[in-house]
Amino acid sequence: MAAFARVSGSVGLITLQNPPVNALSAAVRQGIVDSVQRALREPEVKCVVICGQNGIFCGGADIREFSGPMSGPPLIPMIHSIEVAAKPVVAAIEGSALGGGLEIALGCHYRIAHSKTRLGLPEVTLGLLPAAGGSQRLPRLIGVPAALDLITTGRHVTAAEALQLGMVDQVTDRNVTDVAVKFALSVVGKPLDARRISMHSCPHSPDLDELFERTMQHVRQRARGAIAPVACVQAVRAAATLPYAQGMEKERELMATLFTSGQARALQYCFFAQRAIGRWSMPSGARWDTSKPRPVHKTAVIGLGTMGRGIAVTLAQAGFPVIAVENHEKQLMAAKQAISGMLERGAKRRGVTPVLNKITYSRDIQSVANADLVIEAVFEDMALKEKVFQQLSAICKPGALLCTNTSGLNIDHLASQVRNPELVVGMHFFAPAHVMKLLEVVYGPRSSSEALATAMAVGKKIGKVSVAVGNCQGFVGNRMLEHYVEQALFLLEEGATPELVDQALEEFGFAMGVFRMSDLSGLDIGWRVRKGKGLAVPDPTTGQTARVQQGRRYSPVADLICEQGRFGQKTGQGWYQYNTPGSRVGKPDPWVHNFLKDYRARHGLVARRIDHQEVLERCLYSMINEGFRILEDGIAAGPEDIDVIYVFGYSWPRHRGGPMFYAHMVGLPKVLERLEHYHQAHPDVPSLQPCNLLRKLVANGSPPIQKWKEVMKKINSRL
Ligand SMILES: CCCCCCCCCCCCCC(=O)CC(=O)SCCNC(=O)CCNC(=O)[C@H](O)C(C)(C)COP(=O)(O)OP(=O)(O)OC[C@H]1O[C@@H](n2cnc3c(N)ncnc32)[C@H](O)[C@@H]1OP(=O)(O)O
Ligand SMILES: NC(=O)C1=CN([C@@H]2O[C@H](COP(=O)(O)OP(=O)(O)OC[C@H]3O[C@@H](n4cnc5c(N)ncnc54)[C@H](O)[C@@H]3O)[C@@H](O)[C@H]2O)C=CC1
Repeated sequence: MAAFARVSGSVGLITLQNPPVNALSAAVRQGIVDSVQRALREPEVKCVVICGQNGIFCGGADIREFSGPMSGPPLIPMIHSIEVAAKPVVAAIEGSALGGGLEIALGCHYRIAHSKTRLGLPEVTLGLLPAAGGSQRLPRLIGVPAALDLITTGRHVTAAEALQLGMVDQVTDRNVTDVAVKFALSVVGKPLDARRISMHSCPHSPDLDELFERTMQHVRQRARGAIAPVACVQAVRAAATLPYAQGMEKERELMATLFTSGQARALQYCFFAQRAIGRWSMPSGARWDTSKPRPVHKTAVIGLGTMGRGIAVTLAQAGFPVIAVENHEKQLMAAKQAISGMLERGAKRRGVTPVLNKITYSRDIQSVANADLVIEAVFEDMALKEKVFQQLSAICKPGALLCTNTSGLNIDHLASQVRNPELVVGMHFFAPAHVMKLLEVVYGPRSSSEALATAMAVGKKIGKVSVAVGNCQGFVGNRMLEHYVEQALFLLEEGATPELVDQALEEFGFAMGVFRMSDLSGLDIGWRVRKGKGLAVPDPTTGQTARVQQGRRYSPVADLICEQGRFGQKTGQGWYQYNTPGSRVGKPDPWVHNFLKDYRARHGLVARRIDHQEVLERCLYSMINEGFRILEDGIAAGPEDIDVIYVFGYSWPRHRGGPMFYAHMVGLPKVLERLEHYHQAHPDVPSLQPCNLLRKLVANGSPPIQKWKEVMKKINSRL
């Protein structure tokens, strides 16, 4: 709702009240409409101030309302009635003014912001555009180039930047409502036409056509198939080229297409999924709201290679003192230099001072004795990690959390090496660790809820999107990825080329297809892992790596490529060829095509035509099938956890919501039918065999994704 009060004699104060972010629910909109009418009606009221309760102006439209029938007064006429009011209306903005919240402020005649406020039109991140006049008013207020930037990216600006852009009239450190009330009284009686943004035309900008063309090209490239950024450019173009009323008509038309789109549903699902993962639970019943994290003041990182360096930087940037241990002298020197560089570049980007003194370097593991949390990032070698954990157990103070960044080793086994196994968890960062947002926090059967709560709290503090997952081979992300990669290799055997597979995946929305991505990460990493698993070894009788390993189909194609020393970009050759080692631009490689031809001939395989649809179905549905197995095994608590992992750790296109949401959009019966079809064609590929949970969900009428957990509970309780 919105409350109305008369303050300072003649100021009508309208306060938005809808915790936690004063979202514009139907009740709030009704409250504003009623309050504005009252303010205009009452002769004692000479001016109006609109503010929000509890330190936040307004987080925008109530996103939860978008999935049902809309009721209550619409925003556009409500904002119009504010703008045409004959009494001055001042927005007193603090906390956040986002989306519809900022659009209300743009309808006011004046805007005063607290210095800590953030403002923005983030609708594009929800698959929408600012359709309550925002796309038409903002360019008129701050000019087309700046408005295009804000509307197509959805980025939030600080009050200082907003002032510089002309979005607000004044910034204050004092109580913003008090300042706005005083200000409102000072402008009573002054003419208002010049303050009504819809009556302006856009400020002149040279070369507008060129700007729109360039921006359109840029958003198309960046958006990878997302429709909202394109619609945002079109809406701003309408603001720049049409009178306000026609621009509003265009805004409405574009919004009508976006509002009901699958992409908007996917992006809004992601918004809530990202928040839902914070409400973790463990199979023991322990939960986020009943488990208390331990205090963490000092941290330590062991092993300053690729990952350890990024982890140390992330911890230091979040304000934690870090003891960084590396036992190899040369590596230590290199790490010091690399870490300083990362900290300096990061600080420059953010306009702050680099926190070089937060990190203390050492070659001696004994120096971590006082740390509250230690993250081990030494080589992926169980014997070495066992030793490190035994040392940590002896050295660290009681209660210290011992974490491993292993990407695949058994966390329970590592826990068995220490005195307090309940204090061991995995903190699985993604490379580069100071850039990638995802953190899988892995608990084992012996991890305490306190340990998980602590790692999750630290994850949050260092700005990571942290997802709690159970312990299994590959955890969630890599366990699913294995099936995606496996199908891609099988497709090569059956007639595809790396470029065909990559093109299908890139058109779907991945920034890079599976083969381009492998070339970037280095093919040798996977090769080492496969060898470690006893795969990728030649059959002693034929000398060739067998196409059936451990009782199932296996493709040795990637191993054979590695045997040629082709490790991807770093060697200048992999699935693609590069002009020089380290170059990033890969071209199709005739050598790879000939190699695949020979390989097929050697194994009596006949190449067939493979289309994009098959690539997507085989690669994505096999991975989704594994996602259902992960849910079935209780490794992830819900589909949101899996989807957040994929969006933040594996560049799954956000406008497709994540693999499990995608399955829900495609329809579970279709996913099941296609998996059955492919499994019939490839009975030696177990990952194509539909898993029980998928079958059961379909048998239960394929409920929407929001209901899967309920159905899973029902199914489990019947067992
Ligand atoms: C048939 C065709 C018809 C076509 C025409 C249709 C016409 C429809 C016209 C509609 C025009 C509407 C235009 C419009 O107004 C568009 C919008 O405003 S869209 C919303 C834009 N706003 C945002 O994107 C802001 C989202 N929120 C945030 O960024 C952050 O929450 C915020 C910075 C505000 C605060 O951050 P923080 O303190 O970290 O809190 P949390 O993020 O954890 O949030 C706390 C809690 O609140 C929930 N929440 C936040 N914002 C909203 C919201 N806008 N609506 C609903 N709920 C919101 C959030 O989910 C958390 O709750 P959980 O339970 O934990 O999920
Ligand atoms: N590289 C990647 O993309 C990812 C790696 N991981 C995991 O992170 C861990 C580290 O991987 P990378 O950083 O890639 O390895 P790396 O080989 O780049 O670095 C390991 C570092 O540990 C040091 N080290 C070895 N034994 C030590 C000891 N006893 N004390 C102190 N330092 C010691 C080495 O000298 C080396 O500098 C591995 O478990 C890996 O599986 C996890 C996610 C992604």
